[in-house]
Amino acid sequence: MQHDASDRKSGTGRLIYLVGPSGSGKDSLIDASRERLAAAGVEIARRVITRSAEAKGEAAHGVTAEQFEALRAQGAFAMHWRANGLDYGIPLQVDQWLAAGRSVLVNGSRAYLAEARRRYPNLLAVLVEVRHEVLRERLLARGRESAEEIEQRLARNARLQALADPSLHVLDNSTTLETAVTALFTLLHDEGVLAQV
Ligand SMILES: Nc1ncnc2c1ncn2[C@@H]1O[C@H](COP(=O)(O)OP(=O)(O)OP(=O)(O)O)[C@@H](O)[C@H]1O
Ligand SMILES: O=P(O)(O)OC[C@H]1O[C@H](OP(=O)(O)O)[C@H](O)[C@@H]1O
Repeated sequence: MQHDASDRKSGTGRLIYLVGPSGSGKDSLIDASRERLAAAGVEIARRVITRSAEAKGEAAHGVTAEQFEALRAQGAFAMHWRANGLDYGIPLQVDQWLAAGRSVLVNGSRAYLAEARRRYPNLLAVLVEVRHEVLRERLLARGRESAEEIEQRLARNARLQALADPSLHVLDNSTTLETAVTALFTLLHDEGVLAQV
């Protein structure tokens, strides 16, 4: 790992690996927490996704399948996975932030959690949960996917729920976003991620 000469901090930052069903509100929670996270020195990884940049609902970097494969082959990703018919990559910059002692929040995949933990044994795994009936309503209201794609996402959720990892810290987002934001910051504080602020 290359260290920038200007890095003043030593030690490793904490990877905050945020997961949850599609539509549970991960992007909304990240957006609503963005300023406070920045003020606390927590970086947010920008995902690379083989989804059109015009797609509603996320500040991700949209690339073609060919561009994604070229980036992967160059070693541009710290982590990558495939889900819901799409490829997702987390830029290598995450490792530089962690090495510089900065904590980093990543919008992750539940199916990739075991591999992420293998690479980052100290990660803080956070699960955003929403009551089942609320989840379907929110996916439909968001309107990013077709009805068929939404049913596939709900079916994937039912399958992955059965594999729930006991080490996940659960945040409920069935009520207001403010409630979930408060729960996230309470958790980050309790885990010592925000200890210096
Ligand atoms: N607490 C909330 N109350 C009402 N609506 C919410 C709440 N949280 C999120 N939403 C809405 O639910 C929809 C899904 O949220 P969002 O896109 O953030 O989910 P996500 O977990 O990032 O999904 P994906 O993994 O598919 O990108 C959005 O339309 C969002 O505005
Ligand atoms: O179902 P699991 O494995 O948790 O996650 C699969 C992927 O799908 C969702 O992304 P989006 O809905 O395409 O934005 C998640 O953010 C994750 O990256």
